[in-house]
Amino acid sequence: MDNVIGGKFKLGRKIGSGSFGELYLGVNVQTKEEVAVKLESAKTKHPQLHYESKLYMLLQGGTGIPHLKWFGIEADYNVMVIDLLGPSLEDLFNYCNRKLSLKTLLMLAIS
Ligand SMILES: Nc1ncnc2c1ncn2[C@@H]1O[C@H](COP(=O)(O)OP(=O)(O)OP(=O)(O)O)[C@@H](O)[C@H]1O
Repeated sequence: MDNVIGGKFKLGRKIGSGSFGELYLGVNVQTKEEVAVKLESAKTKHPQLHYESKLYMLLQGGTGIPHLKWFGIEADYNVMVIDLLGPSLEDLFNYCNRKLSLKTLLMLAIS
């Protein structure tokens, strides 16, 4: 695939994968802003990414909801570009050797 998606987002390294798509780091070549790029094969029998992007549109403005920046088809992929979020709770848990202090645990429970 062309490494610049939608004429604007340069594809970087892989950062995750879900049940139907792969997540990549991306960068807006004009503003240098980092983004998350989700790719789904356009040949999949049961496409889901377009529905996910529609949900993001409906939820725009909600707390913790990433902003939908672009959706389209590039080469053989359905592509969704959204805000890059920080590490997941699972990532942070691994970072702490899968042990949390009582204080951290209570802070998480409160939040
Ligand atoms: N906007 C984002 N910013 C940074 N990392 C992300 C972002 N979205 C997803 N990720 C990473 O990519 C992984 C896969 O995300 P994805 O949304 O495809 O699947 P999931 O929510 O983990 O599972 P499922 O596909 O079953 O819903 C996540 O666990 C997370 O680590």
